[in-house]
Amino acid sequence: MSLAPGTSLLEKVCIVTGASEGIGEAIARVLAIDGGSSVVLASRQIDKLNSLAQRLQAAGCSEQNIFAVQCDVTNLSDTQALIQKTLEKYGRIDVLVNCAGLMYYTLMKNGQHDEWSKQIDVNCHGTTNMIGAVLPHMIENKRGHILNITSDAGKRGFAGLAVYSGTKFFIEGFTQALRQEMIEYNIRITNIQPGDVATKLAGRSTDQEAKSKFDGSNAGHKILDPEDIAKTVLFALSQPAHVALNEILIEPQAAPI
Ligand SMILES: NC(=O)C1=CN([C@@H]2O[C@H](COP(=O)(O)OP(=O)(O)OC[C@H]3O[C@@H](n4cnc5c(N)ncnc54)[C@H](OP(=O)(O)O)[C@@H]3O)[C@@H](O)[C@H]2O)C=CC1
Ligand SMILES: CC(=O)[C@H](N)C(=O)O
Repeated sequence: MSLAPGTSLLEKVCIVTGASEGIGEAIARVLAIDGGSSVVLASRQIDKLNSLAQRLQAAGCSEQNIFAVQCDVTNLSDTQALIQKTLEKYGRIDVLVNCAGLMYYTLMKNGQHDEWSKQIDVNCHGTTNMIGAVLPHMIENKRGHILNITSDAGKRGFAGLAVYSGTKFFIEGFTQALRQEMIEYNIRITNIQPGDVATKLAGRSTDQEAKSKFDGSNAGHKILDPEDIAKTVLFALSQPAHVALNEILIEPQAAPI
C-alpha cells in the first residue's frame, strides 16, 4: 500500500463515531489499513460494526487493533462508557472523529418537528457529548486531535436543509471557541466540511417536496466518494504538531459553494 503525498502511517488510537456505514466506515477503514492505527468503531448498530470489524481483519488488520462498541451519541452515559472502554483496552485515546450525523431534507412550512429534533440531538448534542467525554483524558495527556465531519452546510445555509444547516453552523461556532480553550493543552480540532458525498444520508429524507426541489446530489455531476473524506482525515492527522488544519472545505469539482 502506498500513502498519498503528505500523509504518514499514524499508529494512533482513534475512535470513529458513525462507523457502521458511509463516510464513517470509510474513515475507519483508511485509519486502520492505510494509517496502521487501532480503531474503535462506534455507532448504534452493533451488527454492522462487528461485520466491518471482520472485514477489516480479513483485509489484514489484527484483531487487537479493531474494537466495536455500541454507542448512541445522544446518550451521555453511552458516550462516557465508550471512552472508558477504549481507555481500558488501549490505555489512551489520540484521536476522536465525530462522524455520526443525520440529515433530512425538509421544508420548514411542512412542520416535521420530529426530524428537526433528531438532527439537533445527533449533530449537536452527539458532538458535545462525545467531546465532553473525551476532553478530560486529552487534557490530562496534554495532547489529542478531534475531527468533526461537519458540512459545507455549516458555511452556507441550504434551502430544504434549514435545521441541518443550523446544526452544522453550531459545530463551527462551538469549535471556534473550543480551539481557543484548548491551546494550552495541545489539542487540535479539525472540521472537515464536505459537499455531497455518495452515501445513503440524503435518501433517509421523508419530505419528498423538499427532496425533489432541493436535493442537488443527483444533478448529474460526479459527487465525492466516502474515501475522499477518509483520505482528508488521514492528511489532517499527518501534519506536524505545530500545524493545525482547522477547516477543510472539500467539494465535488463541479459544485463549489
Ligand atoms: N453524505 C454527504 O453528502 C455528507 C455527509 N456529511 C456528514 O457526514 C456524516 C456521516 O454521514 P454519511 O456517512 O453520509 O451518512 P450515513 O447515513 O451513511 O451514516 C450515518 C452514520 O451515523 C450514525 N448515527 C446516526 N445516528 C447515530 C446515533 N444516535 N449514535 C451513533 N451513531 C449514529 C449511523 O450509525 P447507526 O445507524 O449504526 O447508529 C451511521 O453510521 C454526517 O455527520 C453528515 O452530516 C457532511 C457532508 C456531506
Ligand atoms: C449541504 C449538503 O447537502 C451536504 N452535501 C451535506 O450532506 O451535508
